[in-house]
Amino acid sequence: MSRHRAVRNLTRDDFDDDFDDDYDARLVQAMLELREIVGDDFDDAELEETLLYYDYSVVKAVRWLLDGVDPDAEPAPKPKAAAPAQKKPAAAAAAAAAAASTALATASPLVSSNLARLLAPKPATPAAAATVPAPRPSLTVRPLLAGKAAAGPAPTRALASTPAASAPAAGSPLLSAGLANLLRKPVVAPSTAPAVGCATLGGLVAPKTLHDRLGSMRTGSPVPRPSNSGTAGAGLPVRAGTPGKLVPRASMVPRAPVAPAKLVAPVAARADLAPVMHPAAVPSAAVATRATATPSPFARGLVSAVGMGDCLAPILDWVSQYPTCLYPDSPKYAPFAFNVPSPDDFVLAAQAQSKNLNKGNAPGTSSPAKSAATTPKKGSGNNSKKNAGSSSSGATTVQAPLNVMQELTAGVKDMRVAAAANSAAASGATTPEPAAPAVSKKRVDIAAEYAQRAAHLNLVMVGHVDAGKSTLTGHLLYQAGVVDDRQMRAYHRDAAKAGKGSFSYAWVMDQNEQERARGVTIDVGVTHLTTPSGRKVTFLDAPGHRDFVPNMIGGAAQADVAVLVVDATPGQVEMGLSEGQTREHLLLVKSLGIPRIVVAVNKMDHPMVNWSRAHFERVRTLLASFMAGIGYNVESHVVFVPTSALAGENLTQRLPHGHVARAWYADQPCLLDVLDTLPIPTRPILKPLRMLVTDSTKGGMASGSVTVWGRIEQGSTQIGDSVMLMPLGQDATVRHIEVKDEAVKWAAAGDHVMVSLAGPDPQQLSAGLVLCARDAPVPVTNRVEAKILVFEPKVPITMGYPVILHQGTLNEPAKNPRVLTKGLDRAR
Ligand SMILES: Nc1nc2c(ncn2[C@@H]2O[C@H](COP(=O)(O)OP(=O)(O)OP(=O)(O)O)[C@@H](O)[C@H]2O)c(=O)[nH]1
Repeated sequence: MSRHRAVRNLTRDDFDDDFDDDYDARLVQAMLELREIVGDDFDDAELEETLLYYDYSVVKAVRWLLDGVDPDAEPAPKPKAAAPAQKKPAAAAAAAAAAASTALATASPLVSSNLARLLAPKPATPAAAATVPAPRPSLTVRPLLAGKAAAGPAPTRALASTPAASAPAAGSPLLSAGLANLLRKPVVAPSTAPAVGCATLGGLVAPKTLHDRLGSMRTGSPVPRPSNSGTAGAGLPVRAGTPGKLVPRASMVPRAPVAPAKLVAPVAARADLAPVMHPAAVPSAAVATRATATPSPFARGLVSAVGMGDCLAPILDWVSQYPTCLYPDSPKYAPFAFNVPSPDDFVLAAQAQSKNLNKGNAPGTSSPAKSAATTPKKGSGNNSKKNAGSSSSGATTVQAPLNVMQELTAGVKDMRVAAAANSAAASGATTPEPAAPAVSKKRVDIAAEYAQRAAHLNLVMVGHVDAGKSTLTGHLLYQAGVVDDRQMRAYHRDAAKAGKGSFSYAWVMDQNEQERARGVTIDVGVTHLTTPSGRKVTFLDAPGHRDFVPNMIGGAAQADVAVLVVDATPGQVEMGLSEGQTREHLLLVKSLGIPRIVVAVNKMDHPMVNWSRAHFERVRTLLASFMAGIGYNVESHVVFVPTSALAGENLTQRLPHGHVARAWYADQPCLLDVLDTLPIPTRPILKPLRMLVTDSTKGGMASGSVTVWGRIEQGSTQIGDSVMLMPLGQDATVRHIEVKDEAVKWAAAGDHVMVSLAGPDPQQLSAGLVLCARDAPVPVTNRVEAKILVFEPKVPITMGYPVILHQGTLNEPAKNPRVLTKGLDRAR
């Protein structure tokens, strides 16, 4: 069996086993040892791949890399049989290995005492020499970003043969970015890194996720994205994932290489997020002043009066030390009323007259990305590398005493950032909804147009791994006509060929090869459909595996409603609530402020369930109890729907006459009926623009521009707007906007958008930035005081404990955390 097959034939069980806690520690240790031995002649990806293939055996990896001998295929040593002509290279390699092992044994404290002995080269044999294979660039696991046609060649063909697959081997392989980072830093053993929920992650701890192992860090990919025009877009991010960046389309532009520092040392590289931007515009005396801001929507969700006292969710709020955002004090940032032509208008008009440039670039003209309109987009959340090791599997306790939670949350809702004179910059967060501004003739009256627009709902699919989220979403899209018969036949055919026939509907959402090969969602997939009543629904298919919780958070952070998919087969919901991601996802969506949940009680077709009402009621009772305990009003804000994602029952059509479940579920709503009647949240479209950037790339629809993806949290934007990227403080002008793959003139709160900007430095773009109105930029800070709830503490949180702060689409390692008060024990 070739190595290639060995990679591709990993089964689901194999995959899950890979996620044991020792994985990274063993791999990192082996990488260190191997690097010492082989020097710099091999890149990290090759070392990692070789180690994985040889089950972390440094000895075997050395044999393969230095001797060119596959130790597994190597016959017993027969020194005599070696022919002179073949001995030479093998002997040279053996000598090199021996020298290396000797040097290593004496020089490296990392190498075990037995290693030098183990590394003693085996005698060269003709057979060994003959097995020296050619260089194996094609064996490098393809990065998740490399797009592939959704209905394109099956993974079995593409992995080794496509240019995208081989590209990482030639350049700086994403595969090993996390490991490269680790090898350059002191390593904290994963065993010392507790899983502490969504807000406290081991920032300096060895990466744990498959995402990292597979090098799927999106930001900073050195691999240009292939165009997918004409095909469905694989590997296209939302945010995805995320958490959850919503995946931009790969078809847009080639992805710009990002400064190596971002790949190697994400913590250091984020120095660009220092709190004060535009030094020239910032009077130094004012830096010490404080801005005023009420909690963001995210924080309000965490500390809302309703339910927070009952909620197990993490509690997060900003309270102090906001260096003021000073822009409103500067004449440079005086708000422009747009009652006269703006400087941009003059420039555009002049360009149009002199060069007639506007002709081809008018909004609404075809974009190279249009072809992917019906294809889900993938995204990994924010910069998944930084999220490594962040999972937090649930504890066995389901409920917490309410009085303890109330105590924990007491006073949080009253917290405010300290008042200060210079608080205009915070107006976006503190001022009431302003009246709609006067609209100049040339500008779109967004408030008026928004009122005419179809309702739009963002859904995130959450739940324990394998509950059927992707299958349900994929089958729903197929039945709704978003995926056509031809595409679906291709999915069935390719999935069957790969031995993954039961995942064919999941393949509609799980577009990249790693996801398909392993039957696990990694990045957040995004797609859209229009319901029978005409409302637009965006689906964010989040991963269920505990290693990808950060991506799930990214997706959930952008959703209005969560669809919780649970497996109705006996024991599954109990497991998901005790130690699985059903529990964790519910806690997270509650803490993210998602007010409504639709529960799809799935796999009702399973022989052990057979559409039995008793099973459905058992699941409903268990979940209702848990959700009530964390603060959901189950009666008014939770709906339960029995489904079979695999059979496609009760998804878009109600159960037909003669169905076995009609005895107890006759003429009741199917899933699409429920989605079609959910209340649409009110969007703050008149507030200053706040768009959370989930992904970015150099290039765009206008020359010299950059492109950013994300969701508009509040406010609106239109072509020609003057905006600012915070906390960089970089000015930009909106050149092009797309919503759901369509070029539009404007976009507003709730929209997942792609925006081309003129002005910003592409090298400084990253997930986590906030695109703001230039005249009302978001305030920034470098200090946060928060209350946190630790789901499953394994070691005490002390001074210096490495944490990652998830704020919107930002995942930022935090330095020097200080524990001010303790209440965690009591909270348990
Ligand atoms: N019998 C039955 N099997 C189902 C149903 N829905 C999903 N499955 C199977 O469950 C397995 C996992 O399905 P997925 O859709 O990948 O599950 P998921 O929740 O998206 O998994 P992750 O995204 O990795 O968390 C596949 O083998 C599906 O065929 C269902 O309604 N009935």
